[in-house]
Amino acid sequence: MKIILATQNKGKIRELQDLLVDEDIQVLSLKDIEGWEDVEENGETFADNAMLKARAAVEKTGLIALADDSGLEVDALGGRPGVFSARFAGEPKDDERNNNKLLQLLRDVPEDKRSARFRCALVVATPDGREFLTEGTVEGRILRERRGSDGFGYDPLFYVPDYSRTMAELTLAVKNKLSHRGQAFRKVIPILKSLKS
Ligand SMILES: O=c1[nH]c(=O)c2ncn([C@@H]3O[C@H](COP(=O)(O)OP(=O)(O)OP(=O)(O)O)[C@@H](O)[C@H]3O)c2[nH]1
Ligand SMILES: [Mg+2]
Repeated sequence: MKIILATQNKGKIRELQDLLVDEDIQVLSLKDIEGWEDVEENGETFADNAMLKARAAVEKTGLIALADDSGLEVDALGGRPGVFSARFAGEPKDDERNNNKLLQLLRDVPEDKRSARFRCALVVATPDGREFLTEGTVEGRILRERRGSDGFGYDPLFYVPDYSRTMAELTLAVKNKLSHRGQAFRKVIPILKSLKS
């Protein structure tokens, strides 16, 4: 079986490839596809955007596609940046500037009001028109300075109380165990298995 990961984000590709490593599935990503043009992510929810990306990848490749749309919801910001997480500080998307903007906006927000969560929607779409959605979330809080160098995006600022570490201080394996993406992904496995048979 061969699937296409409908993402260009290297951090996501690394995590999803690691999660798929024990499955008997050949994995391509959009980085392997010539002439891929990013779809406009104009959906209102993570699920909508994941669906748009999955469908576009199926149409382009004719393969079963797995798309991820994900982001950070900060309670003190009324759930922002949400679906705008990648481009929080404008175009072109840039993790460093996004983190600076987040720190700036939360400058006067006290510790007990810095709660946040990562949310992930995964969509599996098939060439014969079937679509499956799974979701995952992980709770944490936003620190005042970066810690750690693994991961991507907001990971250095996202502290996970259960592990007393930021996401960027966790190994790939541990991040995948607890993360929003890891949780959503584990629900995808039985779906992929059912498509094989
Ligand atoms: O610290 C983080 N750890 C994570 O585990 C994580 N997952 C998502 N995010 C943030 O949310 C955006 C997704 O936006 P997004 O789903 O549109 O992806 P993207 O534009 O980067 O790539 P693509 O999949 O669309 O090609 C990303 O850029 C990040 O800012 C994360 N940040
Ligand atoms: Mg995107």
